[in-house]
Amino acid sequence: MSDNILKIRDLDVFAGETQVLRDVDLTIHPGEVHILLGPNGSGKSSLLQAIMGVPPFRVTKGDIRLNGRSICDLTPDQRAALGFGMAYQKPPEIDGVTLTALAHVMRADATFATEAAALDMADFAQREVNVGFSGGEIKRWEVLKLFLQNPQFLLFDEPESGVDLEHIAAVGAAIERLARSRTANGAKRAALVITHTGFILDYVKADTAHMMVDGRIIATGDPKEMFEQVKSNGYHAA
Ligand SMILES: Nc1ncnc2c1ncn2[C@@H]1O[C@H](COP(=O)(O)OP(=O)(O)OP(=O)(O)O)[C@@H](O)[C@H]1O
Repeated sequence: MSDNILKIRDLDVFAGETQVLRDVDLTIHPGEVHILLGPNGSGKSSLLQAIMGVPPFRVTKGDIRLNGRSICDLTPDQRAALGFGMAYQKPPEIDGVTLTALAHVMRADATFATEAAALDMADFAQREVNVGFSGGEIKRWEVLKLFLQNPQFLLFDEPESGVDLEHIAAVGAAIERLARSRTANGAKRAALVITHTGFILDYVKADTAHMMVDGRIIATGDPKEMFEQVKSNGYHAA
């Protein structure tokens, strides 16, 4: 039995002919929330999509393990079935499928009612998934969707960007609540959250932050200290 949920070892990833990640090592234990920060184009979203197995990202070296099991040979839906869930930056629209219909097929009607209220999305119940949603509404729905999906390992790609100040509190509180809760099987969850601003840290008690530059993790440390360091020194290892 593995004592970590996610273990990434010596990972190289390519998007087409472009190398986007180099020698990435990352270990996350049950109950932990980790933050990923770094400049534009440094590889943060690529890492999350490589974990989910989304094309065109290809692992060419190293390994990604969930609860000790290598997942590099699995499709995104197989990874989702195993326990990964991601709140995407740019999810697709699903014409003809309402939020309540989706919640119903996911057997999560009661969770939908509670969490839609918490994320101020009750009025969206009969809207089609992501159709005509504003940037901030997409972010709130992506977090709500994870409550319905109930994954053990949570990936959030800039969950607060484009969200107004009032709703950042709701999104942050929802992420904290979900990450600290247990799965339907009673297992502890864990999360990896990309943030540029660190606003989310006012609501999410993150354990560790990682700084990514040019596709490598160059520093790991306390989240709030790392943001202060970036503000004064830029994206450099201390
Ligand atoms: N499909 C792709 N084909 C080629 N290059 C890609 C592809 N997707 C991403 N890249 C490149 O990989 C690098 C990392 O991109 P990524 O989106 O992971 O950065 P990021 O750190 O999430 O940036 P941001 O903070 O701007 O969201 C960038 O140089 C980007 O242009």
